[in-house]
Amino acid sequence: MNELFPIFLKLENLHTLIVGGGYVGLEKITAVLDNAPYAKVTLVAPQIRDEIWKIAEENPRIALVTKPFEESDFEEKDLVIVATNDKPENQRIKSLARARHLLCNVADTPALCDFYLSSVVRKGNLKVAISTNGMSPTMAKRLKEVLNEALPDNLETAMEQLKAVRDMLKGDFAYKVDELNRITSVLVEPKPKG
Ligand SMILES: C[C@@]1(CC(=O)O)c2cc3[nH]c(cc4nc(cc5[nH]c(cc(n2)[C@H]1CCC(=O)O)[C@@](C)(CC(=O)O)[C@@H]5CCC(=O)O)C(CC(=O)O)=C4CCC(=O)O)c(CCC(=O)O)c3CC(=O)O
Ligand SMILES: NC(=O)C1=CN([C@@H]2O[C@H](COP(=O)(O)OP(=O)(O)OC[C@H]3O[C@@H](n4cnc5c(N)ncnc54)[C@H](O)[C@@H]3O)[C@@H](O)[C@H]2O)C=CC1
Repeated sequence: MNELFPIFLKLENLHTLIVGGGYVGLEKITAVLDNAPYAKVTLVAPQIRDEIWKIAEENPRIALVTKPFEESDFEEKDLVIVATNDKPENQRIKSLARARHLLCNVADTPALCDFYLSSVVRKGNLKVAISTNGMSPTMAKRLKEVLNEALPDNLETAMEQLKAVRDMLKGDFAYKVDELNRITSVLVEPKPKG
């Protein structure tokens, strides 16, 4: 069973530390910025890939620091993603993060992660996050492609209209819930046979 609790973070309000600037560091900073373009990120590593420098050049919220991780890098950070190629060091960084109650992802060791990154389906304001409980990131990636095809493109219009109704509805909470359920019931009604 997948016992992970999904949440959607406003990374522009938080400061994320990424440790490691190789392929995985690039993958993680890309995942962060694709979803949260205004995220504030500091990336620390002795070697940082050119693609990451390029990203940082175009984005003033991204700071790159060319040096090995030090505990002081945790200062004023809310979230940590560890992606060095040094497993014992990843483990040490995770222990230090735990001691500070910082939420930490260790890309190469699911057992050390407080959270996983997910595969993400996006349609305008709609976002669907997929996790396989760490079983198969490739399966998550494929399911994203399947859902992306399956979800209709006009969902955005439907959402905008529902928001307008939601903003317009007067009455108590129970009344609003009933009305919104009634209007959207067509989405879950069984399809007519034939
Ligand atoms: C546990 C987790 C922790 C975390 O990273 O947060 C984790 C761990 C590991 N990933 C590994 C490998 C790969 N990861 C990907 C891709 C993605 N990995 C992502 C998430 C997660 N990966 C978390 C669980 C998510 C869940 O619950 O399902 C995605 C969804 C999100 C993202 O990273 O942004 C993103 C797809 C985004 C998209 O495109 O939609 C690919 C495929 C590819 O790149 O094409 C491969 C190679 C093929 C394969 O192995 O499947 C390895 C082995 C490393 C090695 O062998 O050295 C480990 C470590 C281990 O499992 O031990
Ligand atoms: N979760 C995932 O999606 C995946 C995880 N991995 C694992 O992630 C790890 C990293 O892989 P790559 O990025 O390909 O390696 P890489 O060799 O491209 O990059 C390693 C990075 O770590 C940095 N680094 C090393 N020691 C450091 C320290 N003390 N402080 C800060 N930075 C330090 C290096 O300067 C470099 O930027 C590997 O162990 C790999 O097995 C690999 C593929 C996918």
